[in-house]
Amino acid sequence: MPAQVYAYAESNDVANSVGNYIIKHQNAALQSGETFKIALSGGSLGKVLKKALVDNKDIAAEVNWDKWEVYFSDERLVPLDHEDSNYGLFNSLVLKNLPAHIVLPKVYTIDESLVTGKDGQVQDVDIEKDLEIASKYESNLPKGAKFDVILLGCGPDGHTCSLFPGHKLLNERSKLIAYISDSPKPPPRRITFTFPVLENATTIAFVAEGAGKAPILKEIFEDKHTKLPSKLVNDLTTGVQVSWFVDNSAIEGVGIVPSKY
Ligand SMILES: O=C(O)[C@H](O)[C@@H](O)[C@H](O)[C@H](O)COP(=O)(O)O
Repeated sequence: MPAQVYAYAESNDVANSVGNYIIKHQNAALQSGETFKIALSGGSLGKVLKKALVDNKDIAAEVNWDKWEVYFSDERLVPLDHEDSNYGLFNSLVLKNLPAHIVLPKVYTIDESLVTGKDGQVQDVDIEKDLEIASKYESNLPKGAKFDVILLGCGPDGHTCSLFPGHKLLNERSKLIAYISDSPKPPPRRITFTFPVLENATTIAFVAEGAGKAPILKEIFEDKHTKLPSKLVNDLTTGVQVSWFVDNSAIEGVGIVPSKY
C-alpha cells in the first residue's frame, strides 16, 4: 500500500490534520478495544501535538485521554525531566497543559531509576543497566507489540525512531526494543523500536516540516533503491498504512502528488 502524503501551506493546518488523524484512529481503536495505543517520537513532534491536542479546542474535546496508552518510539537514556527526554518533551508541552479535570493517560516511560540510581544522581554509563532499560521497556509493550498509531519524525539524514542509515539495528529481528550506544545524533545512548514493531502497527504517520526536509524527502520519494530508514518504513509490506503530514516547503521540488486529509 503506497504511503499517502498530506500537505498544507501552514504549520497550524499540518497540526490540525495530524490531530484529526489521531482522533479518527483513536475512535476506531476504542470501538473494537478498551484502550488506544499510541507511540510518539521526539523532536518537533511535541509542538505539533500541543497545537493539535491542546490548543485546538475542537480536537481537544474529542481526545479520550483516560483511554490512551502512550509509549515512545525512541527514548534517550537521560532523566525524565532532562531537556533531551522525549517523555519530558511530551510532558512539558502536552500533559502539563491539560486542564486539571482531565484523567491523564497511562504513559510508559523508561525506568528512570536505572539512569539516575536510587540517590537520584545520574550514574556513570553501565551497559548492563542500559540493556535492562531496553528489556524492561520491551516487557511493557502492548500485547503482540500492536500499536494503533505510531507517530514518527524523519531526520535530515532519513533516520526515524533511533534507527539510523546504515546502522546494524535496521536488521534487528529478535528484539522489539533495542539499545543503541552510538547514536550519531546526540545524546548517544538511547532505546528504540525496531522494525518488527513498526511492521506490526495498524497505522504509522510521519510529520515533517520545513525546507530543510526537502532534500531527504526527495531521496525517500524519488529514489526507489535508497535504503534510508524512513524509506524502509514507506516500503513496509505488512499491511500497515503509512501517511506523511508535511508542509509545502518540506516537499518543494519533490515529485509527489499530495492530498488533503
Ligand atoms: O529522539 C529522536 O531523536 C527523535 O524521535 C527523532 O527520531 C526525530 O523524530 C527526528 O530526528 C526528526 O526530528 P524533527 O522532527 O525535530 O526534525
